[in-house]
Amino acid sequence: MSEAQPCAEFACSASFTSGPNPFHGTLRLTPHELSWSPRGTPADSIRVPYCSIYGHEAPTLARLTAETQELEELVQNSAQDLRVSIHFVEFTSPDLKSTSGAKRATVHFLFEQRTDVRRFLEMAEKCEVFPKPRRALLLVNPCGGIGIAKTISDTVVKPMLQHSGLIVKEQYTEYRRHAVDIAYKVDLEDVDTLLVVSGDGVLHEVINGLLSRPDWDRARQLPIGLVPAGSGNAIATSLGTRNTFVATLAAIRGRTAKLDIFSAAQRDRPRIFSMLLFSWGMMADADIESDKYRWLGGLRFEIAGFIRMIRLRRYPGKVYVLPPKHTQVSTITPPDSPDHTQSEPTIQYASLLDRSSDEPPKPWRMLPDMPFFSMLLSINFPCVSEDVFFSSAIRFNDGIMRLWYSCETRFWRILLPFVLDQKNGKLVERGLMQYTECGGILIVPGVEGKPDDVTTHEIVDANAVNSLSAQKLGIYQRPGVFDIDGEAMPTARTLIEIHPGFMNLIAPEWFHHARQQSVTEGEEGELEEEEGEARQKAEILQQVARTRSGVVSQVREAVLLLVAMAAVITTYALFFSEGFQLWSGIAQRV
Ligand SMILES: Nc1ncnc2c1ncn2[C@@H]1O[C@H](COP(=O)(O)OP(=O)(O)OP(=O)(O)O)[C@@H](O)[C@H]1O
Repeated sequence: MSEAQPCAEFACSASFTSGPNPFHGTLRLTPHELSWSPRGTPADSIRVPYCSIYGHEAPTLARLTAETQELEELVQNSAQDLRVSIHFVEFTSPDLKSTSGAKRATVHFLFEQRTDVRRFLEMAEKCEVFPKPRRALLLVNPCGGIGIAKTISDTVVKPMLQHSGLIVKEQYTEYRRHAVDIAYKVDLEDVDTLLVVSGDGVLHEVINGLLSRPDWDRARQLPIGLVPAGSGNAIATSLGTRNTFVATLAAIRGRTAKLDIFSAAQRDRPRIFSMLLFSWGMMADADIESDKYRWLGGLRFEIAGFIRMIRLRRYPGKVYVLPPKHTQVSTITPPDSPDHTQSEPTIQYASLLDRSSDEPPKPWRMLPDMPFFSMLLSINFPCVSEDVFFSSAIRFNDGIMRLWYSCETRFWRILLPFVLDQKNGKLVERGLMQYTECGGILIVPGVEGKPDDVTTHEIVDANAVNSLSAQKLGIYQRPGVFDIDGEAMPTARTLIEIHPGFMNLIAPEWFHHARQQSVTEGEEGELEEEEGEARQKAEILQQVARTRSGVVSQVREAVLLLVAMAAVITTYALFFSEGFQLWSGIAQRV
């Protein structure tokens, strides 16, 4: 039985099929869930946490409050007016991040009185049981991952959105970077959620489209969500929405979390906005090179990663970092400020991109002098892909950039941690990589003062790098590329700055970090309260899932018992009755 005190109780029957149900019982609305138990039984047999509900069907309040005698008689206690159907996602595993531990379900309640239905709907509205109606733009990339986004959209996302009452417009991406154009042009008056059915790449494009608009300050507030249908799916895996039912549920419930955004700027090139990762070296090359194995789905990263590991390169350059929290939060322009008309989000240290300002001033500092890097990675989510869980310490909304780097080039030293620890979040604990937290990164690729000096801060010329003298120095083979959210970026002097909590990412209502760091001190209390509520919802869902998995295992045990009994009876029949005579006759003859 749920421990929470009921807000309201109703007499009604319940069933998982829409046909008649003879069992009468009591439906209770408690602060976090609705529960139903058969009459005279203290234990709840149906429990549906509100955060798992994505839609319902019920008579309209207008119909229920009909006052004319005629209509009163017409609809009086007709089954249609007494029925409320609730659509929800049923968690069958207490591991809420499990990809297979959730499915769709519908429960039908048949009330005894029309007045009860009306009271129930009014209470449900007060307790925010059902998601609020919104208008969503659904952006589907038919070419993401192994090409199943359209199927996912048609069979899971759209039916669930339709049940939820969300008004949906659907659009397919038709070419590379089409999502940038769509997000750039989307009418913000028309849409209040932008939901992407794709991999992380299309979400990256959406963010770039929204932030390059003249009204970016408004556009950045549009809630953006992701139903995973790509090959990496790092964000969905990190949020625990790898299951498409769960991802769609989260989008329908519409809870958002602040998302840190990163500006990656190079001289004379348009700025790129990123939400997931920036990398250089082995991991960047593997990610970009894996594009040709796209048909392999998530396996493409492992194949390309292995090839790159056994053919390790060295990447020379200098890296400077700004201590965390040094970027001014005021990069978010208040709507009434005169700067509000600026064409894109400001960055503070743009002057560092200038060729003359080679050494950035304090408080910037250079990473320990390394002759070269073998890998460098800054990531904003705990997972790099579905199969690589990097570190549970990573938060996507704490205003901190986390940077891991290494100059290790021994193949086995890199391979071992990736084989042993890529799924357990301990990859960084093996001492393979050094770590620092920062608020900005300046990367100057190339070798200073060497015969083939490529520190011109322009794109590193592959031919120059491959020159004989550079090879004699044993410094590197090729310059590689920068990888920004899975997209290639030329290796040139690059400045990356953080915009803390800049956008609103849809996250499940029960999603919480183990330890929350606030964006600003003022927001601390509010965030703590939010996280506490999310934690409570997660506990309820896990509790209910445990009960369900308990019921499933009881059924399984009962079936096993029946099979065992059948086996015993058959054996008995064979050996101790006619069967026994038959067997012994055969035995005698032999
Ligand atoms: N109709 C299309 N034809 C060709 N490419 C497209 C089309 N629509 C989108 N794209 C491109 O597909 C690329 C990959 O998209 P997406 O991120 O959805 O999948 P993914 O790369 O497999 O997944 P992940 O980013 O999670 O690894 C993006 O660069 C996008 O621009």
